[in-house]
Amino acid sequence: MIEQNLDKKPPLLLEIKNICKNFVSKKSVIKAVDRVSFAIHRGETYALVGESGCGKTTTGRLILRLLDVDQGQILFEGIPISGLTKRKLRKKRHNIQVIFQNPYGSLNPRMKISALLAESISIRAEKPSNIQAEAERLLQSVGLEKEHLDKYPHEFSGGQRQRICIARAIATNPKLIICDEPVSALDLLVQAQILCLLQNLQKEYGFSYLFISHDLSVVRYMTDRIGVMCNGKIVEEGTRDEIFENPQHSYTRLLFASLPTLKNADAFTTTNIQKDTETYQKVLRDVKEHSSTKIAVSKTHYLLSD
Ligand SMILES: Nc1ncnc2c1ncn2[C@@H]1O[C@H](COP(=O)(O)OP(=O)(O)OP(=O)(O)O)[C@@H](O)[C@H]1O
Repeated sequence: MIEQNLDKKPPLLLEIKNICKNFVSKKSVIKAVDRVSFAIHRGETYALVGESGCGKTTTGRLILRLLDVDQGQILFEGIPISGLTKRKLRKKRHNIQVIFQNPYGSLNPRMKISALLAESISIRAEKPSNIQAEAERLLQSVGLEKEHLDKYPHEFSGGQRQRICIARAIATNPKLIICDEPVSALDLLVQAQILCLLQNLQKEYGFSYLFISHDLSVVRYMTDRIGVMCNGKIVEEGTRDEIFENPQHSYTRLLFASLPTLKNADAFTTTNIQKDTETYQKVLRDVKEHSSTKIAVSKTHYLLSD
């Protein structure tokens, strides 16, 4: 997290400009990401929140270039990554890393932790002289022991596996880490430990996070600024305090209304919107029908389109 000194914002790291992604099947076209724009500064944590299916993960996959945008631009340090060739992209790969929800599925079960970490360390622009020593250092920085290097992923608990995924993500010296529901699969106590770890690592290394979550308690604890997504669009954007203290869009209010323990930032609960309410259906219709629904909560926030 960065200090909220609005006059002295660090430089921009990532700029998303009006990106779109449709999934086309024989029967329908899903507008998964619909003219989405936002920006992330160095050292900042930006959260995309919204219920399941609103387009958060697809946005993350577009930034990682696991998918190509249909329209719009993604700039990383001012360079459009949406147009990079595969070869040029490989050279930049170390800059953006990802931590997924399922820590077991993300680790190759046949590789020892030493090999998993060595593989990521070797992606770095400047490789350390002693990869084994660096792998030990990384493991210790996520709260594991160097003896763990000789084990396989199945020999760890879910929380430990997520720590390994975090070590692997920071192993490349990234500037941005996309955290896609990184604690949803863990129990509450372990969630809190992992979130604390993510915050401490950010303080130490200075990278930015794009934090994707449907869990508002987690988001409140973690982020500087928030974009609220609904039906593929960002309908509201602002600082954490602005969004939590004074939500403007009816969808954001509905999202909050569905979370009774919101006042307690330490209670990491999951949200669930009552989809059958009339209000909910009306809000969704409004978002679908109006192309420019993004609301500027903050006077100083960075609107790149509309
Ligand atoms: N590969 C795909 N093919 C077809 N449709 C897809 C594909 N990936 C995502 N979608 C659809 O795009 C929409 C957005 O999905 P996305 O996974 O980005 O949402 P999300 O907000 O991350 O949801 P969740 O929190 O459940 O992962 C959904 O309607 C989803 O069904």
